[in-house]
Amino acid sequence: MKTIGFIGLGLIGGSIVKTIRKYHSDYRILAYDQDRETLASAVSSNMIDAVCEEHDERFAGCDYIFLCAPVEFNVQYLEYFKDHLGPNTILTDVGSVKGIIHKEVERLGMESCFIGGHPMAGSEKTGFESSSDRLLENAYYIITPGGEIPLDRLTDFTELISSLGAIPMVLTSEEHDFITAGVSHLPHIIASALVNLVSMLDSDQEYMKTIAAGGFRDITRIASSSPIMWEQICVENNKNISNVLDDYIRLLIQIRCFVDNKDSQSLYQMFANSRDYRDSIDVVDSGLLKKAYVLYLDIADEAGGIATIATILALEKISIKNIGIIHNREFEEGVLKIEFYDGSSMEKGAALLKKRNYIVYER
Ligand SMILES: NC(=O)C1=CN([C@@H]2O[C@H](COP(=O)(O)OP(=O)(O)OC[C@H]3O[C@@H](n4cnc5c(N)ncnc54)[C@H](O)[C@@H]3O)[C@@H](O)[C@H]2O)C=CC1
Ligand SMILES: O=C(O)C(=O)Cc1ccc(O)cc1
Repeated sequence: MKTIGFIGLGLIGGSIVKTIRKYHSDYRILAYDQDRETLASAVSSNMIDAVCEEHDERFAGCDYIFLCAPVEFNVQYLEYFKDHLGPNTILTDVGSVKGIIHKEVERLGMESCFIGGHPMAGSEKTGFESSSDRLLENAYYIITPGGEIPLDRLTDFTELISSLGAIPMVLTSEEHDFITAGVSHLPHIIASALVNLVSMLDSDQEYMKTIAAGGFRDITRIASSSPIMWEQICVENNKNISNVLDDYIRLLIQIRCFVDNKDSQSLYQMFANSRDYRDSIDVVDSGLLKKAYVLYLDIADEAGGIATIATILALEKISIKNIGIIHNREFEEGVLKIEFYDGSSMEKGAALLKKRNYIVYER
């Protein structure tokens, strides 16, 4: 039996708590969040065993403490925990930037009790109510150990992460911050800039907003993410982000030249290269861009249609992750999009629906 403490019970803290409850129902979970309603909802759903204060002696009795607030607030907690950890407590965090917290860990001489962490899973949603015991499933969980962490403590922590269904990957904090600047931080900036550009260019009638098609929606979903979280990430990883933005801006200028010059060959090559690389990412089941198990179905857009399909699948115990009508007419007919949790559920679902004469598209 272990005791695990949490500071911050939002999307990520809440998801880790729920996953621990699922796989280690005997573990004791203590938590503090600055939002009292969040704590109340974690207690009422029986996800935590005790509510702590911000500075609470009970944290010293924990085997692990997870810092799950926005990055700069996590860093601020180190000062308190420096003198309030038990001899065997390991402090860890889930922040999207690792350099800054490791620098503070070194300054405070906490390298023997700190292991940095970052689950490469999440979404644009925030808060405990959006958290899920499936978020970590098959996601890479980057681990950045402090320089003086004993090997057996690192092994124990890695095993805890694996036991939650995630895939541990050990990196240095420098490697982490360089990599995530490119594959996570820059994409969020691009999404935000694109949405703001369209908002700026759109007319009073908002035609652009109204007809924005699947492509725009796909690449801008993450523009709905938490502003405070992303403001802090950009500030704390500013050098890596600035470098990758430079590369990106150079690329955009080059693309503008291709367009100005009607350089068909270069434009074709650009789209062909990106298609090939993007397609190669999706075949990796547990990459950062998790494979989505999605079917599309022609149905009349009318009352009862969705319920019938949900019932057909439920009777065969096939769980649906997400279901909804696509209204943007990217498809010809009324199209229902159904997302499943895994490949085998998707295949079973497709077979079942085809047997019932539904027209099923697998893309
Ligand atoms: N959102 C995502 O997809 C991912 C986020 N992360 C990292 O996880 C951390 C948390 O992010 P989310 O869970 O997404 O955010 P969230 O906004 O869903 O949750 C943050 C929680 O921390 C609480 N909080 C804020 N300041 C606090 C403070 N000073 N003391 C105690 N509690 C405080 C809030 O009340 C909230 O419940 C961040 O460091 C972020 O970089 C890591 C991976 C993915
Ligand atoms: O929603 C998405 O696709 C994300 O990219 C989620 C995400 C946000 C922040 C991270 O540090 C890691 C993952």
